Amino acid sequence: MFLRAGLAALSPLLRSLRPSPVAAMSTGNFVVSQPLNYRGGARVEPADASGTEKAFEPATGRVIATFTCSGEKEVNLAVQNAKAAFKIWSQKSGMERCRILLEAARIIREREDEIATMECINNGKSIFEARLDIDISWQCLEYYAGLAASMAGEHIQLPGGSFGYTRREPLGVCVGIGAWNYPFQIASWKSAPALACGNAMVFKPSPFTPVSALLLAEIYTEAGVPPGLFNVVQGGAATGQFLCQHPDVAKVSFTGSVPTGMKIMEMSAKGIKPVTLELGGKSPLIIFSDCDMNNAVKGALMANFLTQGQVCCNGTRVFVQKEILDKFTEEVVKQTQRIKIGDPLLEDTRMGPLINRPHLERVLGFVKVAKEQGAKVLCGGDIYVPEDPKLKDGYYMRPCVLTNCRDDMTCVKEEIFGPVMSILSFDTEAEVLERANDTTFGLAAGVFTRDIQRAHRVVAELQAGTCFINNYNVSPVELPFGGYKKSGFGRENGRVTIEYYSQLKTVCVEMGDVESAF
Ligand SMILES: NC(=O)C1=CN([C@@H]2O[C@H](COP(=O)(O)OP(=O)(O)OC[C@H]3O[C@@H](n4cnc5c(N)ncnc54)[C@H](O)[C@@H]3O)[C@@H](O)[C@H]2O)C=CC1
Ligand SMILES: C[N+](C)(C)CCCC(=O)O
Repeated sequence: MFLRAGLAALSPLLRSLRPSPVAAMSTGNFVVSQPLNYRGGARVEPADASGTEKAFEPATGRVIATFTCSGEKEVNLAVQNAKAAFKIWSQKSGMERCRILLEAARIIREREDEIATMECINNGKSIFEARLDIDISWQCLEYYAGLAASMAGEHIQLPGGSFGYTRREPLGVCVGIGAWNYPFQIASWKSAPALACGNAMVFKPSPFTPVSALLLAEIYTEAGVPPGLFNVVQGGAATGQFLCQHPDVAKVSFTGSVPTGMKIMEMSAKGIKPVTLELGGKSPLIIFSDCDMNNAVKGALMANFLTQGQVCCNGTRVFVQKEILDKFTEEVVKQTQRIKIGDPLLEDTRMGPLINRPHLERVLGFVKVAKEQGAKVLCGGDIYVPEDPKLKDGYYMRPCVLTNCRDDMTCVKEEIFGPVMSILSFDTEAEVLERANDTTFGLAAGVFTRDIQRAHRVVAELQAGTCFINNYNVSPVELPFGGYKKSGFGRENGRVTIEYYSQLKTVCVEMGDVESAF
């Protein structure tokens, strides 16, 4: 007892003597040496392969990891481990799960700098933003820890003293498949509600960003989940397909593009598996002339330039009422030009590199087509080469504001997934609503106005799953997030997500005799 108390007192000191993992990580020197799969509570090399992939540091263009994509055998092993852990975890009470998830949230907070640094190195977003992402991640775990403890069914009285009740039960082994823009946050948004409901998970990150999900896996283990409850397999489409087609997988939650979402839905249909699809978008942001101009300009930047514009819910079609078009545009351009681009690990950087070279070229290609179709580039839209020589092979571009846009232009119709804002002008509320809704996507939308009746009237008409009034791209974990139309279905965050990771069992109890029809 004494010894334990003595060691506990010493542990902060021991920790301070250990070299900080963050100090060893800086732009240009980080490499991954440990295995990137996680199974049965430990990092492992996959049992078989379906090819190899390289992960890059977008800031420098350096390879930071070469890894094996998991084959069918490895996917089977991960699912088997998850099944074994599910048996233990699903028997625990909500309070027991709550305590472990709270402990995991605490460890994420404690290791926030290290996780954010790794996210920044592998994804390219600024350290300032990466820390916000990690904050949202531990908040998500805390939120679902709370809900785990209060999950319950209903009791229903029936005639003659008979009664029924419902039990909210987990689904089993859930699969999470993630995109590369919010690697740690996506893994948290999927695993926290899944685990809170009593499920196990096999998670596959995007092959572009394989690194940070491993930290989450280690943290869950340290917090006390049974080994195998949260596993990570690496790979691309082939590995993803093994997961979706696995007969012991009960549900798939996917974040990514519309074409992949369609394939996931087809595969899940064959197994009658429920799916959550968080897909792309081309969201409208409507700025009325009675807005608070300062906030509207800040909102437009938030709606377009977080994570180098690689955000599914970005408000990339900025509709501005004619009376304030010039003033608004001038201010947006001024503030966009002030965005500090460069080494994402520097404290004052606000925009890092895009995810990889082909994606950078794709985004620049959209700007080129926009010009050909008659749009005017007011700023940016070209390659940026930072002064620091170690960044010369990174994937940087200057954030771009386009004007003279029309609704039929490619830059206004298609998801660019880069720092490109298209400004459009409008006259009336009815007109802008029709134009805002004229898209196959429906992920998000925003409106800036001081008129509260108008604000609520407009959002009621907008065909989007997540609407913002007088702000954009904030994400409190208490609020459900997800799309309408081709942006997907199902929700992440908020109380409702419990329904997407659990099933309802009805129990009918007879207190009298059986009245047989025979
Ligand atoms: N609604 C949302 O919450 C979000 C949506 N996105 C959307 O994702 C897209 C960008 O992300 P990407 O990673 O490029 O998307 P993607 O669809 O290419 O890949 C997403 C994930 O699916 C996996 N995958 C690819 N083919 C598969 C298949 N046949 N079976 C199973 N898994 C497969 C990939 O390896 C990756 O892990 C954009 O369209 C963006 O709008 C991105 C982030 C958030
Ligand atoms: C956190 N937020 C709202 C900026 C983006 C979340 C959706 C995504 O993963 O793109």
